[in-house]
Amino acid sequence: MNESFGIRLLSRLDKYGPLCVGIDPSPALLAAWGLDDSPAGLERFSRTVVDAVGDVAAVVKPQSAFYERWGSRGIAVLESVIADLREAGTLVILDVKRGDIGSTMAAYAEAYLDRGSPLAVDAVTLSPYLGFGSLEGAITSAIANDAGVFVLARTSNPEAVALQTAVAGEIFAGAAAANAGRAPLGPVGVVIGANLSTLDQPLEQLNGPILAPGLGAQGAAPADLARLFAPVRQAVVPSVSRAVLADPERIRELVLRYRDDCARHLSS
Ligand SMILES: O=C(O)c1cc(=O)[nH]c(=O)n1[C@@H]1O[C@H](COP(=O)(O)O)[C@@H](O)[C@H]1O
Repeated sequence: MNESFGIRLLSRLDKYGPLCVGIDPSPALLAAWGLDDSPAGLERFSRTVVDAVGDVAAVVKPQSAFYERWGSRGIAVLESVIADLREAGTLVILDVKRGDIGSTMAAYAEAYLDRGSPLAVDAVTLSPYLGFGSLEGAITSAIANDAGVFVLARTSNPEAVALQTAVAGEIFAGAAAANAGRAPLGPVGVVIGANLSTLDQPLEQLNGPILAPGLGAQGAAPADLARLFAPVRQAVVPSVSRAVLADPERIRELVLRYRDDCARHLSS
């Protein structure tokens, strides 16, 4: 039997430290690197990040939108980036933020979670705004494939506050129910911005991982991790993109610095 996503994630975090590095090849970053805004530029950018962090980051998170901009040629680059990351041995979270009615959700699950798919990854980000229950097929598929999902719960962007505080209780309860009894950690994670000023949801019952974007460009610092997530610190996956991607020569150095700072704040 293969190891569950929870086991694989905890073992990577233990071995490499708590950091997820985003690959976000935006037009602005391509230009800053002197690369063309083209599939070839995307590929060069992505390969550079994989080479710089593949052996020091527990998790890597390509942002699908920047590949989708280029249609089938961009998706082909994304496929090859996923293959490179798998070869490097990192866990891959694909940031696609999908969410739909059950029958359509099943097709998304097949695309991203089914082991045989060319876009198969260790976990995807999902949007729960068609109801937490609409994600059931993806959660079942994640379990069957020893993969995981990260459900948007309290995102890092300021526009989200009113809507998400109204429904966060349902999302946290749904994730906790799906993870109940699964040791050492269930497959249903939540996304919570590391830059939130407060978090009024109890995390102790979650029994799942927390993806925490917002470091650097969106204002969060590693110290915020301890402030928000102290009771479940071993399950936190802080995520950073732009703050480590500005200069291709400095990616590894900055990733190591963020990783070690996050580890320090999450261990004390
Ligand atoms: O799901 C995500 O990763 C995500 C959730 C969230 O609440 N906020 C957020 O910024 N993200 C993603 O995380 C990345 C953040 O990038 P930086 O702000 O450059 O570190 C982007 O790819 C966002 O789409």
